[in-house]
Amino acid sequence: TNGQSKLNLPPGPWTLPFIGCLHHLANGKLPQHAMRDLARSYGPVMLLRFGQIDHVVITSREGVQEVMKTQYANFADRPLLSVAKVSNSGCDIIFSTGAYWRLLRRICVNGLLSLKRVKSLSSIRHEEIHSMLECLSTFSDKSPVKIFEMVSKVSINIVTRAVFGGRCKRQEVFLKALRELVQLSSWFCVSDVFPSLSWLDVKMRREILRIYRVLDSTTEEIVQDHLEKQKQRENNGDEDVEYDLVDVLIKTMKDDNGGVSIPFDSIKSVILDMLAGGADTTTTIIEWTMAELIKHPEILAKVQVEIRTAASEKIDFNENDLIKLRYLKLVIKEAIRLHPPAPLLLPRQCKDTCEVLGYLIPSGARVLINAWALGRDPEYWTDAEQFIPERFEGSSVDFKGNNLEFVPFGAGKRSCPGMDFGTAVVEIVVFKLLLHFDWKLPDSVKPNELDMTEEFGASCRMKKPLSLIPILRVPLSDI
Ligand code: HEM
Repeated sequence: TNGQSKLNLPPGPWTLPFIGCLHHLANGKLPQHAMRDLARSYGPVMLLRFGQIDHVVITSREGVQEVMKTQYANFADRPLLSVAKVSNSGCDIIFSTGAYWRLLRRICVNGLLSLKRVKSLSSIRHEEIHSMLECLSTFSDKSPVKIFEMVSKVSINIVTRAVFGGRCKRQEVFLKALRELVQLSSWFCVSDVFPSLSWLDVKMRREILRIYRVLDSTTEEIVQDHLEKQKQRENNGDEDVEYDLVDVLIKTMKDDNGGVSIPFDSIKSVILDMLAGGADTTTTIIEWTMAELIKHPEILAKVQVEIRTAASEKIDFNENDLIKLRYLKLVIKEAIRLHPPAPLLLPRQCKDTCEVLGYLIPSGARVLINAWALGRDPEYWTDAEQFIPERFEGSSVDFKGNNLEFVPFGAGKRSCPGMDFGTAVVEIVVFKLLLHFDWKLPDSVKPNELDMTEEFGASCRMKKPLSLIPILRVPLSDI
């Protein structure tokens, strides 16, 4: 429109021919740190040109409001990154759009991710966590345990059991490939910022294809397996029971869905979405929570008193009673504020040229929300860098998408549909770890020296994996 043509593009750092301002990120800093520092100079709506693509970086509540709420529809799409192009043509939830996306997302919410479904999965969580605790007790007072590695098995098993009823074959190989795929889906893949040079990226594409083949053979087997079992049930005249998400998806595939069809391959992609979106994110939050607690012994002591008192007062303390553990919830909230597992969320894309806070946002620009920086912005938080769970006492500020300075799961209609699923796992795992065990650092490390450096990548875990010695305090059979 005429009004728009008078607007300026958002400010941003100087660019070099060809690479744009990629050099501003090539300084050894993590992208979320470098972008926070740049935003201090250029403001909360900032334009960074990487290669040939405009990236708009948002670092304010008002900016998030525009992108995720007010102008939601114009920013609902995601850029089709190389990973999606090579692997599944965007037929999953994360990368798809429009009526197809809405349908797929609704199926997954109803079939797996809604609060009601999440509650119904409590026995799966209980079993998986129990085997972890048993394993942990064999290490009691002996050797350190890598928290991420140990919890990761639990998170993955919970997701795989809920999504397709079991563990996958060749689990190790499959998970390694999945992690590689997530890593490659960061937005700085060459062909993603230099589309006209995608020949440069042949090697990368070959790599993605190799990884995808590994993943595809496993998911193909899973879906075929389900189809066969359903056929058997039909032949036996058994009722058409839905056991897990894949069963639900297959059933929906056969239905008429108001003209929207779900191709067979999309079921495989949804399996990958659930694992890629749901497993390491959850584990990452748990690892950071434990690290912050170890670093702050007085907070650890306080939360353990709450947990052990509550558990000793009720014989069959279960997930429904977690609601009473107010301080535990504050601790987890505070850990998520400082350590959002996806610091820049997942990228969105601007459909039509529009205005955001007085600036012109060009059609096709990719939009990154620096959730990590928002969670540590002194404008919104007092003692922003400090771990103080009490800050949330008596406050309604939460990460569910209503407080736009605190958006680890995104906000609005395209926010994370797995929030309830993920937080249910985080809460019960942290609860059990702290109830049954005391924790100490290996001899050479002091709590205040714990290395809290973040790892580079799409999912931001601890660079130096947290390693702790468990000491069994409350025997497993006592609960
Ligand atoms: C517990 C930690 C988790 C965090 C921090 C997290 C974070 C996010 C974020 C930031 C987004 C992008 C939101 C946006 O663009 O506004 C997202 C999307 C998504 N997440 Fe999660 N997530 C978590 C757990 C899960 C779980 C447990 C699942 C599934 C089992 C899941 C599945 C998804 C899917 C499918 C999307 C894409 C949604 C869409 O594009 O419509 N996430 N998540």
